[in-house]
Amino acid sequence: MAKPVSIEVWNPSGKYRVISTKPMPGTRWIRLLTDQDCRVEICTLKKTILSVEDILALIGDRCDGVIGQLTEDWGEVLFSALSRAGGRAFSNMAVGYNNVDVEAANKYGVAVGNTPIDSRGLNAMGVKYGPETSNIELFQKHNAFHVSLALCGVLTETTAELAASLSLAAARRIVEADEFMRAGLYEGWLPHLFVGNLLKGQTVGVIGAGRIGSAYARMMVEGFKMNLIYYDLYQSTRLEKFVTAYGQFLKANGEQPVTWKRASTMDEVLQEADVISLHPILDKTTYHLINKERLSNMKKEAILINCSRGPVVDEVALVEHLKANPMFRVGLDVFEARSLTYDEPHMKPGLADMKNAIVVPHIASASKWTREGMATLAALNVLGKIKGYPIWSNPNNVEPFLNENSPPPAASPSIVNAKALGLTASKL
Ligand SMILES: NC(=O)c1ccc[n+]([C@@H]2O[C@H](COP(=O)([O-])OP(=O)(O)OC[C@H]3O[C@@H](n4cnc5c(N)ncnc54)[C@H](O)[C@@H]3O)[C@@H](O)[C@H]2O)c1
Ligand SMILES: O=C(O)[C@H](O)CO
Repeated sequence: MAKPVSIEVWNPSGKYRVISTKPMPGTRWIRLLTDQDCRVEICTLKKTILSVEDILALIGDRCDGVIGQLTEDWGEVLFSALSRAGGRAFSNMAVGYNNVDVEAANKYGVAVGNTPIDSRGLNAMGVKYGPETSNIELFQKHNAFHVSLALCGVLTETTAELAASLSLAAARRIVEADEFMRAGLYEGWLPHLFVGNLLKGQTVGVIGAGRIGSAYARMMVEGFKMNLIYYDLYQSTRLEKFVTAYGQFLKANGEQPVTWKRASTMDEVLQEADVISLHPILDKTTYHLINKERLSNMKKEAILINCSRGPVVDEVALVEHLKANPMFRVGLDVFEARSLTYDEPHMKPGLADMKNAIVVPHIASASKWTREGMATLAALNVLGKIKGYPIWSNPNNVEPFLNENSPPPAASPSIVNAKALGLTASKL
């Protein structure tokens, strides 16, 4: 057993010892584990970011699985310790897993789970949707509002909504105006007071049009009638069809249609877009994707949003750019780290003083439903490996795991190294 660090124990006589390095939202995840003979130990240490040593103490001599957080450095040291303690299951409570050395996990035979949550809503609305169904068909069968809802997921939509909130807040200078009001500086309406940018008819640029980038693009296109330009290594046919169909819908209603363009270079997006939102994964190829030179390619009054990972932007260069271009605005949910792992809460010097920057503490996925769903998926990833269940065949459709009224499928929802470990896919 682990050294007596500060822990809360559920089902003390459970056969499998599962650790959660943090208390997580909701109780369903605990119930799902204890119902399956797990003893759940939750670390309650009053320390925001646990060190490798803290986690080693938690793992102790015997541990079957760990649910960890994106703030932790899961590498060689922790995976070897988990393996020595008999554990073969780990899950991040996050969709991003740049804090995890997957090679090291492979070496010790540890499954690594993450929490991609998508495709909720279609089935609930009775809309039949599959890869063979185009968005145009969906538009024809259902109105735009339904389709837009249907295509968004739990973590995906929550994160995209925060990116959209930051875009609006930056465009309309909401944080500055709020501070002005609270400081008692408002003396009466003035023609020039906090004049910002109108989004309608402008161009939104998305870099990384995966799950979240596409959901954000749809919100901005549909919500504010913006034209879209995107850059991704892969074509996002579904997104393109959505914008085409929405454009047709607007035209049929006598409105200016929206347009889309897939850029062949990232610089094309930077030069053309009025609002640019970053949604790639963080890896060596996306580190400092936005640097001094690229910032200088953007419009002087552009808005840059980052809800992906801090190091995608060179934050030092960003501060310089914000100082030199007062009409350029940013909305940041994430901040740069010293490495590819994790180093928030630090901000680079000068950023906090910039009026043209909106900064929030990594809250993009912070809706109750999403966070409880993430906890459930992380717990089920670990449980599935412990019980020898197969891997869910479609990690982008994990809705059956989230339905509180029925038992979850006997599978791990999303194991990122399933192939490397030779784990079999579920036939469910
Ligand atoms: N701020 C938050 O709280 C929060 C919440 C959820 C996810 N995230 C971050 O968002 C990231 C994206 O999540 P997702 O679910 O949309 O992932 P995803 O895998 O669906 O999408 C990522 C996209 O980025 C593209 N991409 C990769 N390298 C690129 C490059 N060099 N240039 C352009 N595009 C590139 C990929 O092709 C893919 O389409 C996660 O990895 C995570 O780091 C942050
Ligand atoms: O990767 C993730 O899931 C986020 O950064 C936290 O929700």
